[in-house]
This record gives sequence, structure tokens and C-alpha cells, in this order.
Amino acid sequence: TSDIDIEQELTRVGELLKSDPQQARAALAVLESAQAHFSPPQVIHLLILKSSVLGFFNQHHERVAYLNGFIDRVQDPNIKSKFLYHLSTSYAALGEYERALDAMNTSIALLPRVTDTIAKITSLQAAVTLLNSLYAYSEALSYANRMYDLPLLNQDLSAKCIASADRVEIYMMLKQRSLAREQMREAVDLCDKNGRTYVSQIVHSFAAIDLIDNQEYQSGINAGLTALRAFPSSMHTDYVSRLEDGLARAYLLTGRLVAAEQYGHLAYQHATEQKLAQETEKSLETLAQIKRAQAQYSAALGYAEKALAQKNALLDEQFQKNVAYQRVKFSMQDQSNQVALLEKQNKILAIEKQLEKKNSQNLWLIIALVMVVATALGLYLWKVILQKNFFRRTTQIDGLTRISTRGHFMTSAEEVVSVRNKVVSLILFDMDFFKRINDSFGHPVGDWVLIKVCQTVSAELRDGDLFGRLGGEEFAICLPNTDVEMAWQLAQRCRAAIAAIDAEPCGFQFPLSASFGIACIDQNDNRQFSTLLEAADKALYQAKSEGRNCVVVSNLMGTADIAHYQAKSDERNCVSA
Ligand SMILES: Nc1nc2c(ncn2[C@@H]2O[C@H](COP(=O)(O)OP(=O)(O)OP(=O)(O)O)[C@@H](O)[C@H]2O)c(=O)[nH]1
Repeated sequence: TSDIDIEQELTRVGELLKSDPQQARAALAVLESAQAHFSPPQVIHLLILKSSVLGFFNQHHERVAYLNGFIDRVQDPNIKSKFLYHLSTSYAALGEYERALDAMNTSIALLPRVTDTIAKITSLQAAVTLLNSLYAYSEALSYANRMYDLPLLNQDLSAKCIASADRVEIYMMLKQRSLAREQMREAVDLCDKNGRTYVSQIVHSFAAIDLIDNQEYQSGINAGLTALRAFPSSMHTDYVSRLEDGLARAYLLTGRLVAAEQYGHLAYQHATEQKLAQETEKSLETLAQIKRAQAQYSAALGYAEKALAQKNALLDEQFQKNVAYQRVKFSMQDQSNQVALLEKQNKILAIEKQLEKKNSQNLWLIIALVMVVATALGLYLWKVILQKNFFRRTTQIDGLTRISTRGHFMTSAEEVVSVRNKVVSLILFDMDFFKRINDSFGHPVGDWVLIKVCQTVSAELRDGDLFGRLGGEEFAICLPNTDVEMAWQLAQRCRAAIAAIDAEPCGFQFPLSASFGIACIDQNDNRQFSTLLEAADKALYQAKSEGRNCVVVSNLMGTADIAHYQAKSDERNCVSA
């Protein structure tokens, strides 16, 4: 057997099932024996056919066992929902309403994953039918509404047609006449457009019964007869039985007892054939009334008694159904409560996560804040240091001449003298007749001279020599590790350099000179800086008094060979005052 043969045969069995169920069953058995060669989709097709055949022959026990044998292994939600529908139908037929509801709920729960529209309609329709049979009309209505609201696929009105017909039936059961009538028009319209004339016919039959219930007997009879003729003769469903019962009542109430009895019997016959408990009871009641109208009281009593027994059975069944429904509803509620609880827990988890995120965000914020504060603090400290440096510079460096201030020089020189391990020399010098320069050429020229003198002297100094401005035009040089001879030579070089300064750049021509005093202290001498300073000052004073522009060495410290330096008097350049 080729693939095509198998496919064709499967389709043929499906069609046979509608026309010749017996033959369909035989053909299916043949197919089953060859199923080892089937592809997986073909196996599924075969399983569906087998289940349908079992259902058709009311073999519900076998069908339930058969379906439960594999249903858990079916993955595809489209196929699974179909099997669940079969299962639910069979459980309902067996009176196992709780299981029927469970199967229904499972298939409804699959709906979000079902992609096939027909499969969706089938699941929802199964729910409507089952809930209607359990008298749970408002729940049935919610599934009908859900079906009505399914998105339209390729303008296919199937779902809307079937859902509208469901609504008509439910509104009638709920005795909401105006809603039912309104919905009838829409349902017929939708189903005719959709080519589902069979569903239209069912709605027409509802319309006829509605007219009769509303005491519009003649129009009800006309509509009912038309609807009944439109049903295929082979079809004996609850709709047919209900319509026949309606016609019987209409004929009875309009005094046409023969026709009433004819339709009453038909209704009863079709109801019992299909094991329709409600329709059986209703038709028995109608028959009892007809017999009473015909004055056949014992027959009437017989039907009435049968009707009563049927009603008792019905009440019993109704009770069973109700219990089953309430129980499942309760467990559904419980499940949905659990779902709600889980959702709440998830929400709490999500909030906790958010909180965690916020916390870590806060941590980052804190880190950022600390960094900002640290940076600001660093900047502040840096500024303070800069300010301090500036302050120190301004207190340590003379603003005009850029050499040490008096204070800074004194401290540093004192330090040098106190830690000396060799001889230290100190030179003081003072510009000669500086007042005259100021007076003759102005203060700015005097300033220029001071700057120029300091640059000139600085050029003669070594690293480590200290140079400071003691005040006005008086300066000091502290020379570590320098004996009196070296100091003398340096002082002479400085003196000569100052005397050689050309004043031209400041715009005037005038001579410059300075007087120098030197004192020297060796490492064995334990006297302090102040004594050294005093000695150098005295030597400077002497240089001034001896004629200026000369160098005088102090012998106060006992370190210098004064005779030697006096002998160099021509080199001292001093001119007698
Ligand atoms: N341009 C200028 N002049 C200053 C500064 N500091 C002090 N002086 C002036 O220096 C002059 C010092 O004069 P004196 O102490 O009489 O000494 P001198 O004129 O140099 O005379 P001898 O020292 O005896 O040679 C004063 O006129 C002060 O005003 C300064 O920073 N700039």
C-alpha cells in the first residue's frame, strides 16, 4: 500500500462513517491491520477515526479506555483537544459528569496553544453542549461568547454562526425571550452566509418552538412544519424531538387532536430512541394531555404515570449532574485560587527583584555619591594646598625681587648655621645712595634697579647658597661650606657685577654700586647666627663709612686674617668718606 492509498482510504472511511457506519467499521478494521506502515500523521488520523466509530456505535466504555490508552502521549494541542472532546462526550454519555468536565476543562486550558480554528470551535462547542446538559447555562453562555469573539480567519463565519445558535438555545433555556429572538435573526443570517444551513435549520426550529410557547400557535405550526421538513429524514436529534413535541402541543391547544397525537408519538419515539431523558419526559406529558383531551382517561393516566417516573429519574439525574458540576466547579475555583496565589507569589518575587535592583542601583548611587564627595574633597584639599603654597610663596618669596623674604632667609640661614659641620660665611650688602636714585628718577626706576641687582647677584651664586632681601635695598647671602676667602672673592665678583650694570634700559644713565660686609663662622665656634649677623652688619657699616662700593671682612668671629684683607685694600675699592 502506497502513502496515497492509505491517505485515500482514511478519507473514505471518514466519509463512510456518515453514510454507512457499518461499512466504515469494517474498512477501519482493515486499515488497523496495516497500521505498521503508517506515517505518524496517518496513525493520528486512524486513531481519530477509530474513536469516532466507537462513539457512533455508542461504545463509550471502549472509547474511554481506548482514548485514555494514548491521550497523555499526544503533544500537538490541536489534536489533543480533539481527543479530549471525544473523551468528554463519552464520559457525559456514561453519566460520568465529573470526568466529562475534567476532560472539558483540560481541553479549554489547551485553547491558547491551539492554532486550528476548527479545533478551537470544537473545544468550545463541546463545553457549551456539556454545560447545557448540566443546566449550567450561564457558564455555557460564557463559552458561547468566547467562541463568538474568536478572531475571524479568512472571513470564515463558522465560529460566529455556531456561537449565535448556541446563544439562541441558551437564552431560550434561560427564558430570556427577547434576547433569544434578537439572536435568532443574527444566527440565521450568519449561518446562511457561512453555508451552514443545517445550523440555520436548528435555529428555525427554536423559532417555531418559541412561537408556540408564546401562544402564537398557527404561525408556530407553519414555521415548525417548514423546519421539520428541512431536517434530513435520517436525523433524529433532540432538536427534532423537541420540535415534534412543540407541534403536538400547538395542535392540541388548537383542538386538532389527530395531528397532535401523531406528532406526540413521533416526539416520544425519537426521544426514547436517542435516550433523551428530558425530551422523553416532555413528550410523555404532552401525550397524557392529548389523551385527556380525547377523554381516554386511563391511557392519559398511563402516560402521566410514565411521565412522573421519568421526571423522578430526571430529577435524580439533574441532582447527580448538579453535584458533579458543583464539585468540579469547586475544584476549578480551587485551582484558579492556587493560580491566583502563584501569580501573587510571582508578583512578590518580581517586586523583590525590583527591590534588589533598586538596592543595587542605590548602592551605585552611594558609590557615585562617595566618589563625587571624594572628588569634591580632593579638589577642596588641592585648592587648600594650592592656597597654602601660594601663601607660603608669598611669605617666603619677596614679591618684587623674587628672592627669599627676610623671615624665610633668617629661618633658613639660622638652620644652616646651627647644623653646620664646616665653615659658613654670611655676606650682607646694601645699595649705595639708593635714596638718590629714587629721588632723581622715581620709585619705579628704584624698583627696576633692585630687580636687576638681584638677578645679577643670583647669577653668581651656587645651588645651596641662600639669598634674601632683609628690607629696602639691603640683602644677605648665606654660604654653607664657604670659608672667608671664597666669600671675599664672591663678594668682589658681585660688587664688580653690580657696578657694571648698565642702567640704560630703564631710560636713564647713572652709576650703581653696593657696599659689602662679610663675617665667617667655623664648625668649632659655638656662637649662633645672630652673632654672625651682627658681625657682618658691622663690617657692612664699616664698608659704608670707608667710602662705599667696597668689601669689608669682619674679624669679630676670629676666623679671618684681617691684616691680609686690609692689605688688599686696593682691591676693596673703598674710598675714604
Ligand atoms: N624704589 C624703591 N625704594 C626703596 C624700596 N625700599 C626702600 N627704598 C628706599 O631706599 C632708600 C634708602 O635710603 P637710605 O637708607 O637713606 O640709604 P641710601 O640712600 O642708600 O644711602 P646709603 O645706604 O647710606 O648709601 C629710601 O629712600 C627708601 O625709600 C623699594 O622697595 N623700592
